[in-house]
Amino acid sequence: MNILEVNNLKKSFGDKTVLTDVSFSVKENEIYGFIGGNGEGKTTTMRMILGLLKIDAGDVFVCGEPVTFGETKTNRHVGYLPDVPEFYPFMNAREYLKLCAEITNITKDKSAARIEALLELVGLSDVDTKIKGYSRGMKQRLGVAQALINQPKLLICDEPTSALDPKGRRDILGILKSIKSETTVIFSTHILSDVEQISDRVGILKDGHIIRELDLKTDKLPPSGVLVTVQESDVEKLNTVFTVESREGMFYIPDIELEALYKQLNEHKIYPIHIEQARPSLEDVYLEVT
Ligand SMILES: Nc1ncnc2c1ncn2[C@@H]1O[C@H](COP(=O)(O)OP(=O)(O)OP(=O)(O)O)[C@@H](O)[C@H]1O
Repeated sequence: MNILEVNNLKKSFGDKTVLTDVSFSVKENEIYGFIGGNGEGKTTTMRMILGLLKIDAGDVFVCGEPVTFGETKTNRHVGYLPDVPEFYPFMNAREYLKLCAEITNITKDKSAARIEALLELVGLSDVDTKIKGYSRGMKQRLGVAQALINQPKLLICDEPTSALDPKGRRDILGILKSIKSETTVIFSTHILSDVEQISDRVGILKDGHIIRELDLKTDKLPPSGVLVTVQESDVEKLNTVFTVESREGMFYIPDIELEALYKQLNEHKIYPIHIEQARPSLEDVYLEVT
């Protein structure tokens, strides 16, 4: 089942066209990485999914229900972590989540257990200090807890890791991955290694539309060239016969099929120790298509 469907979205601000034709869908329990450079329209798209921004043309469905601008009915299925989450700095995490639970109309008997489970999930159970003293990473983790308070079917995160150090990024990615069995996640970013770590699928937004979608679980990125290790005495010969570059402690030979490689190695009496098919990184694909 598709938890999110975005069909042919168009959006302009005055005479500036941002989205020309954005379409994609996200299946239940998927993590979808929404990639795009600065100003490509990731936040704009997310705000339209939330019904916070008027759609010029196209439509959005969340859990099969149409999203209407100005109506927040479909947001009962959605949790949202904005790029810069704002909190009441004089509260502690527990107090803040209690307030969020009240606003979301979660009954008191249910909210206490939910809040404790969320604090545990984001590693803030033992923190009683006020939010004003929190690090960026702690605020972002509290932001995830806040977004999950209503047990959403869909969690939308706008650049959740961009402002964080490596540990903070790892924490957030770990949390998003751990909730996958209960919540479908879409997160925008331009940090491609983050996307690669946790996403099932990715969509690359460029020039107002999704220029490429990749299924990172099933369609492994297409092979491109091979990685070879040879005896020290064969290195010079390898360099003469092929155009090679060093990569990951091996020799990378681009644009060659395994069969052709074996044939040429044999012809030149080069004895490989190890051969493997090289695959481009998501960054390679991104740079190629953009
Ligand atoms: N309310 C608005 N009025 C006018 N222009 C806007 C408005 N909101 C966004 N834009 C413009 O739309 C374009 C896309 O902005 P958006 O914030 O959606 O991009 P983004 O992909 O999220 O970028 P970033 O990675 O920098 O956050 C930008 O050029 C931005 O200036």
